[in-house]
Amino acid sequence: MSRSTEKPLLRALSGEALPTPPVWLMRQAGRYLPEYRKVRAEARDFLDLCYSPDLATEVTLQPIRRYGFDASILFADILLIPDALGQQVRFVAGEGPRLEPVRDAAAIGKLSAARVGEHMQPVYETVRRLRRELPGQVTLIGFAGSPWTVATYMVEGRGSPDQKQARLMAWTAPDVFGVLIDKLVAATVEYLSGQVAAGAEVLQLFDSWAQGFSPAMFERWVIAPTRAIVDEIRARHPGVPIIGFPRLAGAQIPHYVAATGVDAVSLDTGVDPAWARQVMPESVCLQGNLDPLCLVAGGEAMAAETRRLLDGMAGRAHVFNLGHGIVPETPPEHVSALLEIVRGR
Ligand SMILES: Cc1c2[nH]c(c1CCC(=O)O)Cc1[nH]c(c(CCC(=O)O)c1C)Cc1[nH]c(c(CCC(=O)O)c1C)Cc1[nH]c(c(C)c1CCC(=O)O)C2
Repeated sequence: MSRSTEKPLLRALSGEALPTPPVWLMRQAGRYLPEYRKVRAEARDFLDLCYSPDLATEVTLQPIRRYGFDASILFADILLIPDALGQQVRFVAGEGPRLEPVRDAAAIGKLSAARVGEHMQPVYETVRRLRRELPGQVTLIGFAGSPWTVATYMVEGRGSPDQKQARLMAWTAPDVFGVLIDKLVAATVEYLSGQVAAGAEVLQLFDSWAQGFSPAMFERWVIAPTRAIVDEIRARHPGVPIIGFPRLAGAQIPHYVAATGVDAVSLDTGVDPAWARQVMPESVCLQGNLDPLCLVAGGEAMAAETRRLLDGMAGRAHVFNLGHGIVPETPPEHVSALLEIVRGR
């Protein structure tokens, strides 16, 4: 296929600067959409929604129908992996995820990556259906959480502002914590590989809590596991682009990119595009990074900030996105307005 007929997202990820950047938004399927809330109310709980090919396909397609994004991200969650490993995972309405915490060698020893492929069959079925149903120019993105971020939820038992239990375990029992990380690397490779085999064209690794590490700890718990996943996926599926999202990693982002070998990096809102351009090679596509709350605000504030971001990224490979996921209070019409600004110049 000649380059110009390739899908816009794939062109940008291969390092091409497009006059209009491809655009999708993290959490583009979700509670801000009335049609999502309707399907969500039909499902017994959030995990059921993720494991139902009918419902998960439907909610993945909703934002594509409504807005015509350039990419579609599989509807699932980073916490399906702990579930597949045998940890108890629940989503409590209005409170978020609750897991039976794993805090010692015995609990971690019971987790097994052996059943991941079998466990994820319904998710792979969703991926196959999406590839059949998505419009031709829309790229399908598969994803997983990075081992560190998933481990923080597994050790804490829930989301936490400082990931204290996981950080403490990494200091006090690094060998035990290392066993958990190794199991997560194996499970994540298997899971992502299954998504690609089913039709995912691009992969994104979410490392939502990649902040606050000393260089040595960053190397061991963020870089090394991420590189192991990237290397193995490249060996199994050459040519599938990988986007890394080391959220809040700040000055460590360029090293993350160079050392893990990701094709693109998703930037959180605090990263200055001018700095990112200076410190990362042109060949690395930059994704991001509008403030999700600016999208809630809308109007002139959003228009001005969006133009500033587009100007800041002009002339280099860029995928327009937010700096983190869409929040539930986002007015759906602000997303249409955003797309008009991004595409209308
Ligand atoms: C940390 C994390 C999780 N999940 C995810 C991350 C990494 C990105 C980030 O930092 O936000 C990733 C994720 N979660 C979801 C997707 C689907 C695809 C998409 O982006 O549209 C993706 C890519 C659906 C979801 N995952 C969740 C929802 C809302 C649940 C509901 O509908 O009741 C959705 C649409 C639930 C979830 N899942 C998670 C939490 C902490 C919560 C509760 C908080 C919240 O509700 O926003 C774990």
